[in-house]
Formats: sequence, C-alpha cells, structure tokens
Amino acid sequence: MAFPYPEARRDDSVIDDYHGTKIADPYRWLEDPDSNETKEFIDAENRITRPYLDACPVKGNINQRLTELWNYPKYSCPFRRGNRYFFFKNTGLQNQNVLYVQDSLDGEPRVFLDPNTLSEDGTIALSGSRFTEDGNTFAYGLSASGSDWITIHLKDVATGEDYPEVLEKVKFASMSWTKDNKGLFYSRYPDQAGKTDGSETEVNRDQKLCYHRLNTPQADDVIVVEFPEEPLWRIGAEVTDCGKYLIVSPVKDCRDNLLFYADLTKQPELNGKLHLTQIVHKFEADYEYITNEGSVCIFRTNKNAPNYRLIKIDLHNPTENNWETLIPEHPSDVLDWASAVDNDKLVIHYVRDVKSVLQLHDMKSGKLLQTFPLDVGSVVGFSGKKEQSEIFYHFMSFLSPGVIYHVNFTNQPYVPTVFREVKVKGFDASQYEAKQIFYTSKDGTKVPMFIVSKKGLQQDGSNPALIYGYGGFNINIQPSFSVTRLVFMQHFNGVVAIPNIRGGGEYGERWHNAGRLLNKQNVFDDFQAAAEYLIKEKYTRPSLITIQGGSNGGLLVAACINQRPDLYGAAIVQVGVLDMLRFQKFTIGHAWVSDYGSSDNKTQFEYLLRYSPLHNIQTPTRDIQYPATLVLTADHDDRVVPLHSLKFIAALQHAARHTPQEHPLLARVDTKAGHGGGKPTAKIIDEHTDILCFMSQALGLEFIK
Ligand SMILES: O=C(NCC(=O)N1CCC[C@H]1C(=O)O)OCc1ccccc1
Repeated sequence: MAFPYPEARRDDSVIDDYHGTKIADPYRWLEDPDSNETKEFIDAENRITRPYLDACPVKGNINQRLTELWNYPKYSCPFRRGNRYFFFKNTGLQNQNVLYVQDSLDGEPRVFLDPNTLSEDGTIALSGSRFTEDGNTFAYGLSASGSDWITIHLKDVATGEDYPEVLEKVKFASMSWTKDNKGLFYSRYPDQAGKTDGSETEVNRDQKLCYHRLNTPQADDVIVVEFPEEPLWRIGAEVTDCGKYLIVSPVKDCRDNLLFYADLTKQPELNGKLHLTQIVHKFEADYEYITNEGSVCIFRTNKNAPNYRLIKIDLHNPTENNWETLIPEHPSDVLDWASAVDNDKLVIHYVRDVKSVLQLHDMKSGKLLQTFPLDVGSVVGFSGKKEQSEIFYHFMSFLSPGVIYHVNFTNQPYVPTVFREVKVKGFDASQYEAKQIFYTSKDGTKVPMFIVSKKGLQQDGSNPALIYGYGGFNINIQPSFSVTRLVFMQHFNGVVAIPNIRGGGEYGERWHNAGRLLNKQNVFDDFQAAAEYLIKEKYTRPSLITIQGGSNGGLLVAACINQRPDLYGAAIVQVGVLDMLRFQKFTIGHAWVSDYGSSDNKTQFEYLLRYSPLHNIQTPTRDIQYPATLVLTADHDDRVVPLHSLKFIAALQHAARHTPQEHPLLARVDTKAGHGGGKPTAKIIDEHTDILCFMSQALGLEFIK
C-alpha cells in the first residue's frame, strides 16, 4: 500500500561542519516547534496515520480488552508521615492516582489529594512530593501535559488548605525540608525568555539550590548553593536524617556526582550562601546518601565497586583514606538501593540476574540478618524510615500485578505478611509462563532474556513476537506486569521477549560501560542477537517480529531497523533520541553525553555518525525494505524533544518515496502529552490501542477472541 507521505521541504542549504566533515541537515526547520510549517507537517503526518490506525478492523476489540483488563485497583505501599498513614490508589481507570490519608493502618481512608480534580482530561499530574518531619505540611509538584517542568505547592495536612505561594521554574528538583518543618530546599532554573510549558526546546542551564520558607512568596527565597561557572550542573540536596547536615550532590550528566556538605547547625539562619565542605572532588563515581549516625554518613557508591557497595564517610574526617566499607561489593549481585529502618537496620535491594533480592542487614556491622522470601520478579515499591519499626514492599512480576508485604520489627522473628494482594479480572495467570534464558550475542557475550507467553505455544515459528529493549543509562529492565503485553499474549498468541541488553545496569557498571560511548554498538548487536535467537528457536519469524523501545530505547529500535531492516516485521519507535549529532543542544540533552558522547568531540562524532538513526537511513530496494514503522512523540515532550521524531520520519519517508517500500512508515504526534511521566490512563490506553492496531494491521495478525 503506497502511502502519500507528506512532502516535507528539504533545505539543502543547511550544511554543518563537524571536525572537517560536512553533514547536511535538510530538515533543520523542523527544530522550531512554533513555526506554522512545523505545525502543518505534524498535522499532515497525523492525517495519514490516524486513518491507517482507525481502519484496523479489531480496534474495538483491542480497546475494549485493554480497558477491561486495565480496570483493576492499583495501590502503592502505605507510608506513615507524622501520625498519619498515606497511600496512592487508582480504582482502575482513573486518569491519575489519588492520594488517601488514614489515621491508622486500618482506619477509614479519606481523599487527601485527587489530581483528577485539577484538570478535565487528567493531564495535570502529581510529580514529586515531600512531607515535613512532623507530617503536618505536604510539598507537592504538579506537571502539566507531561512536561518535566513542575510547580511546587504547599498544603496544610490537617486542613487540606494550600498555602498562598507557588514555586515556579522547577525541574529535576530534589525537595528536602529542614527538620524544623519551617522550610525546604529545592532546585530551580532562572526565569528565561519565552515559554516554559514543555513545548520549548531551550537548553536547561544555571540551576540553583534555593531555600523556601513556608508561607512566604517565592521572590523571598534564598539561593543557598550555586555553581555559576558550571551552568550545566544539576544540584541535588538532602537534609540528613538527624537534620544537622545538608548533603549537596552536583551532577553534570547522567552518572557520577560530587559531594559537599553543610553543617546547618552552624548556619541556621539560611539567609545566604551556605558554607560547603567538599568531600568528593572528582566526577568518577556515584555517591548516594543513605543515612548517618552522628558525623558518620553511609553512602551507596560504585567507587572501586562496579556492583556498588556501602561505605562510611566521617564528615569530621572525610578524606578517602579514612573511608570504611560497611557492605562490600558482591561479586555478581548489584546493590541497587538501601534504606535505613528501625533505627539500627538497613533494608537492601539487590538485583541478581535481573531478579530482585531483598535483605535486612545490621546497620553497625553490615551483617546480613535475614533475606525476605520473593518469587521471581521485582520489588517495585518500598516504604519505611529510619525511625519507623515497620516496612512495606510491593512485589510485581510478569504475571502478577502486585502483592504488598508488611514487616513489623517490634517482634521477632520478622515475618513478612501479605498486606494487600491485587487480582486482575479476566486474567488467569496459570495459563501463562515466564522463563529466563541466556543467549549469545555477536561478540560471544551471554545476555539474559525473559520470554513470556501462553503455556503450550507451538515453537513452530508461527507466533508473533514483541521484543522490548532499552539498553542504556545504567537502567535495569526488571520483570513488570503489563496489561498491553497481556492482550498481545492472550489475543494474538504473542510471545513477549525482554532481553537485558548491555548499557543497562543489570550487571552493574561493567554492563553499563559495555553499552555506552564507543561501545554503543554492543547494545544494538545484543538486541539483534535476541531476535536471531527467537527465530532460531522457532518462537517466531522475522515477518512476525515487532521491536519496541522508548527514548534511549527508541534510538535502539531506529538504529536496528537501519542496520537490519530484514530482521523485523514492525518497529515501534517511542519518543526516540534520533539525531545523535544534535541531541545535546536541546533541554536536558546535554546530560546524556555520559552515555552517548558528543559530536563536539571528533572521535565520538565519528562513532555517533555511524549509528545515528537520522544519518543512516537506507534506500529501500525490491529485496530489502524497512519493516512497518510507527514513530511516536508528543508536543510537550521536553525530555526528548519531538524534533528528533519529526526529522527522522521526514527523512525516512523521503528515502522511501518512489521506491518498492510497501510497509507503512508513519508518525503519531500526540498533543497535551510529553515523554511519558504523568500520562493520564485514557491517553495511555489510546496510545497502546494504536500500537497494537499498528502491529495487527502491519503484520496481518488475527485477533483471537
Ligand atoms: O535526562 C535524564 N535522564 C536520562 C533520560 O531521560 N534519557 C536519556 C536518553 C533519553 C532519555 C530516556 O531514555 O528517557 O534525566 C534528567 C534528570 C531527571 C531527574 C533528575 C535529574 C536529571
């Protein structure tokens, strides 16, 4: 079916010079989100995509099943603040989760904050929140249309009334109250010319750490930390459990941070710049504050420990040769997070071959006290505090949406009890199976992969497969429950495959380093080898494979269809990073150089040019054409600005015009939506309906009732 793709103007006068190499960028004009020409291009793309998706004969069935299965109650772990309990709940199809408050764990829940009342279409979302130590004041961020920008609001917990002030120009902010409950530290950007609603592309720079006193205007806030000579740094800050110190952790990209601390008892007035003592002087590792006993702080770090370890740093003598190891690096398990509980214990989450392990350790000695039993899956939620004698944790797997466990430390032995178990109407987990296999990648590396499907599927190559990948930024893709994948398995006999490709953090820093900078091609090789494994083992065949990824995963999918268009039947490229020569010029893109490098560096430019999706588009021939490809983005995505997707689809459609390319190459550009965070349920279901419709249409998949 030849498509009348929009004819996007090609401005051949735009030629960039990278270290002597000339690179054309004919769709540079698509980088202006506000030009009429860009808006018309977006409308033209949606005008061909919408009818194609709506023509899907089983769209109604797909949408109905997604909606039915989605409609199960979702809960967060309860958490205690002051003398109240709180928890998030979604009855099933609510656009945004609702925050409830109880006077006791089995008290009658009352709505505390319902973001659904803040907008008709659910596009106002809660994004970050912090209670004061006494639990009487609640700071919360609101984001609109999926943007990373938030406004901070302050609510009196007892009355539910908001204080008058609203804190603006906040993004990538840590919020941390002083223990006197009178104010909070937060990070903000300076006022900038032009709009800041998330549809702009200007670089985020010059972030400051401020202190806000409750019930005063933001204009009176004080800049307490800034690094004016480092405009790209983001400033993390956290008041220690004891309230005496402020830990300040600047980060310049997406890994490694410095460490400073301020003794708040020596500068309690907080009316100017804080005096900082520097602890870590080089960007060479991650350091994350866990808790402290007096001046001795516990940090999680990968310094000399690629699988991470816990160390103790005495703020009174913080030089590295005085650091002590509290919990040494495990030879294979990755120390993913740690949390102080019950005054003298640490709950520690490990990732072992991509599966969760949850342990209790003695805070003083580091000694293992107990391992909490878990099925194969992930701990996706946790609540507990140093001074509290109970914890909750939320377990999830491919086939279970969630069990919340409760552990009370007031009596031995510490036995987890089921606090809440959620069932999904119309889903019988016993009909499905999830397994983990290890396959061999191009360079011989063993890569784990989860394979989930109906039990008893014939391995005769006749099943459609959906391969999802990410592959970057030290992110672990652990088992999770997905209604959309359930519909694909139940109604298309689909096989869902999740390869844990390099670039992620599944095997610590080594795995991350093996998939970034000049090793990035390993990520694509791993993903392509996953498809080849599924074909060889007769789970599926190329024309029935869909590959899917978002953001860095969108880069993965787009690079893979450029490199191996023959291997797949369909490709879903969500909010992808697709112009690898220019990503650092927009919003927070400069932070990604830790994984990608930068075209400003000659060696890295030459490497980036070899895989950048926008710069490696092939011309389809009779023998080899692109798989059916759907590129998705949205107008308020200020994490990965939509220009990546717009330039890519324009170039792809241009390459395909007047060639034997028959499979559709389409773009779906949503409005009042962003990178994904905070997306209302209605929009998520619409988007997933479209994705399954695209797969069904493109691969000719029959819907099994
Ligand atoms: O840019 C990122 N993270 C990396 C990111 O979002 N990436 C990296 C590549 C594209 C996109 C993605 O994969 O989602 O985070 C910015 C941030 C958020 C919160 C606090 C501090 C800093």
